[in-house]
Amino acid sequence: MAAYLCRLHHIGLHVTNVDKIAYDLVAKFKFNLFAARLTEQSRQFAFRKGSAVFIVNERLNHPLHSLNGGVSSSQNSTSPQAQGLSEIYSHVFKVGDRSRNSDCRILYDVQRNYSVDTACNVCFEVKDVERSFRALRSQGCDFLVPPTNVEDDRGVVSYSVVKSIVGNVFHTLIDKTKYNGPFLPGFQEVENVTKNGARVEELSSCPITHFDHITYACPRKSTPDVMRWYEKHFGFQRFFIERNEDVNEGFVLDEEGIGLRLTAMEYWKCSESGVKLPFEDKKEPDCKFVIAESLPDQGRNQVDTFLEEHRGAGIQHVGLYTEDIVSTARSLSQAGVQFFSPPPAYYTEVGKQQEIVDAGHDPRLLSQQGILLDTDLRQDASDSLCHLTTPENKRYLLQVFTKPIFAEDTFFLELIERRGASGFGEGNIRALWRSVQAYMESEREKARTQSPENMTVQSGKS
Ligand SMILES: O=C(O)C(=O)Cc1ccc(O)cc1
Repeated sequence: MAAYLCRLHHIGLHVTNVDKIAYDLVAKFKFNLFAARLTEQSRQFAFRKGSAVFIVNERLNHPLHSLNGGVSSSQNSTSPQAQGLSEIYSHVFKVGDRSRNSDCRILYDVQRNYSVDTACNVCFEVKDVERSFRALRSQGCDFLVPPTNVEDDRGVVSYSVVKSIVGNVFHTLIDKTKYNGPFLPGFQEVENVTKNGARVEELSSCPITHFDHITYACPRKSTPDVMRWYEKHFGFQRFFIERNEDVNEGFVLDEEGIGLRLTAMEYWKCSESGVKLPFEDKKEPDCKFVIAESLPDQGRNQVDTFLEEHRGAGIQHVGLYTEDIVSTARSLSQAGVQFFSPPPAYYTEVGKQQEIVDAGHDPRLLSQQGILLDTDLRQDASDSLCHLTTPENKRYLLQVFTKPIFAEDTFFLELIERRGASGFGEGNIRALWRSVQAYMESEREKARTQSPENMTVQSGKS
């Protein structure tokens, strides 16, 4: 292994219009905008919920802005969404005098123009950036940013950015051990207070605590190379989604229109060097990585759609862990988040209904939010009670998936609540797959009927 990863620090998004995604993260997903960095050429906003942090990067000279009449989105903040956001954070838009920020680089990330909005940076804390850089480079890794220091009066942070083997995914490796400021040098804190003086945090009650997993959509047959890359460079280890999963094949769902191969991996947080993490008793929540590939025989599917619309492999979705999925999904959907729902029959199937009731849930409440429930059939050897089938010692997994959050059919978020289950529910994946397939088909049908060709035909008929 070349780099010892201590923990996931943040996930970076690159977008052409930060207002829209900022509005969605704050007003709909209940994240707090807590830090911002504005320069004449870029805006970087940081959003937090529990320990889950997104940094959204926007470059103001992106070619798409010129397509919109040469007006950058930040100058054109009159959209209802931008107005809504500035209502909440009236003071953010005054943060720092942009012209004072002479360093116009995007910090802690790469400076790239993507043709579509994308989630493409997974930033890890490491203990020694220079050492990780040298070790990874000697193993042949490509670096987009060499070790770089950024400092302010609270200390210094070093980072570098390495290209991964997956599409446009980069990893910022960051060392904050010599920094005692609230976030990162160069960012200014944003006070979470509304115009009426209420704390923004108090406005939300959904207990999202951390990133549970990150799923990559990858081309067919690329999984072994991706696995090897993460094992060799970051010491990731295989995580078996299912007890009987084949080491080489991964977890395969190949049936009636579902063609999916999933392989999961996890990393060891500074474990080699015996570093103690600040979570002495409580194990720090870890974030798994899932590689999703589509299989050839079951027709076009959501992984293929991602690869096409994203123009290559990348982060397909991020799972947000919540301690109460029912209240979180309710609160988010009331705020306007759109979730995929399985067919209503899912909740009335005899076996499923009983499974939900056994898990202590009300099928009606789950169906209102489209929440899927699966019983984990994996049991540890240490699970002495595993032969008993009482509801108390079964493990459950609850999940609900949002519709894509960018304009393209690409990146989405997921809410996940684990009741002892550590894998990914096979039944949930099936149900999700079907609901996404149905959505994609209806979108395609909509696009087909709205195409100018069809309009002519329709108007000709009437
Ligand atoms: O269940 C999850 O969250 C997964 O990550 C598995 C998965 C991966 C890709 C899909 O298109 C659908 C499901």
